[in-house]
Amino acid sequence: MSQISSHHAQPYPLVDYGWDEACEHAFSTHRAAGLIPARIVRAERSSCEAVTDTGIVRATIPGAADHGDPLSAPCTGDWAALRPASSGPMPVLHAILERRTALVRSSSSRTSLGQVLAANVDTVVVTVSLAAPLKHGRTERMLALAWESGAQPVVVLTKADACTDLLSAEEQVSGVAAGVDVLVTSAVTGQGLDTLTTVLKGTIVLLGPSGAGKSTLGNRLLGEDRLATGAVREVDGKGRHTTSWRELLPLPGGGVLLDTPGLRAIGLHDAQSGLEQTFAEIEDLAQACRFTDCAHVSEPGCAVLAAVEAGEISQRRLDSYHRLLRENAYSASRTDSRLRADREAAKKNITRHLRATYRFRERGQ
Ligand SMILES: Nc1nc2c(ncn2[C@@H]2O[C@H](COP(=O)(O)OP(=O)(O)OP(=O)(O)O)[C@@H](O)[C@H]2O)c(=O)[nH]1
Ligand SMILES: [Zn+2]
Repeated sequence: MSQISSHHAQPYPLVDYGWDEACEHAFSTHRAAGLIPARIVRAERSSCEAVTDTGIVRATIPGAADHGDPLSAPCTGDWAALRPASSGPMPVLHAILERRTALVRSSSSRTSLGQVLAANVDTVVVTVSLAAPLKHGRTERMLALAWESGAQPVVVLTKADACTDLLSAEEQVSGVAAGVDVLVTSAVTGQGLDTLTTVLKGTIVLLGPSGAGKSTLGNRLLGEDRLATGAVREVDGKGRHTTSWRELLPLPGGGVLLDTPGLRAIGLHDAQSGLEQTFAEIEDLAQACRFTDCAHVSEPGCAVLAAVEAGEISQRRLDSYHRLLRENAYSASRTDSRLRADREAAKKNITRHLRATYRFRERGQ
């Protein structure tokens, strides 16, 4: 999913980017101190791009080198308090408001610290193509990520026009997505798009494998072709145009589409509770296992294995559960233990409704 053009209309009222009463309330002390509200569009190490009521600005991130923990670094979607540029050339990032939700991925780096890819996402759209064989394990992984973030997942089945057995596909996917709306859509016929628009709330992200139809769907939601789809990229041959990437795109009917490059290859990171929610029926059954630490592999008196035996849970589902737990444990074990300990409190806040406000040390204060 990438973007080809960025013809944004001036000015940029922050409400189009999701500013609401709750933000205003959280910002009141900053407002009184003369700070400017902004939403971070993208963040690098020592500066970030942010949208304010008067336009997009670049702001410096003071003390950026001091951040031991990448989870506390500013990221796309964060609400920020900027100190206006008085003496220096650029405004300064003073604080990040408490995050409501955060999509965290395990980074591919050596130390494998988690990285926040998107903050304050309200709805995670898990896209599943109906034009390809269904891969439930992938859907389950994305659902675990979504639940873990604190956002509400929605499954969107794309390319309904290319599917011969819609009912069966819908039933199968609903079977692995308990507690989640499953919508059938087609960008070709327009099926399901109105319903989708009414379901989407606040800041949304589109997750899904390459080719699932995320860009095409995003363009339909935006009402214009701003995201480069597979077809365009083939012609252009050079991949995405990173220079014109806009991570935050207001939707005409309200809401904001958050689209960052990193969401593409997102892996599980400390998503234990997200996995528990995704596989809620297995977690429920586990209560009845003879051993409290039952791994549901070969233990006697295992209620989960009994349910598989009885055909109540598919072997595929249990295998997927085990695989994703392993993936999650692997990512967690690669996280440096000292940093893990250091951030216990902060992590709880970030992934579970988030009480942390990060302040940045400004030079000369
Ligand atoms: N038949 C049909 N094809 C679709 C539909 N939506 C998207 N496509 C096609 O599927 C292909 C992939 O769509 P994209 O929107 O580029 O997929 P993507 O998920 O953004 O892919 P990445 O950018 O690689 O992550 C394109 O050739 C689209 O034209 C649909 O509703 N029906
Ligand atoms: Zn068991």
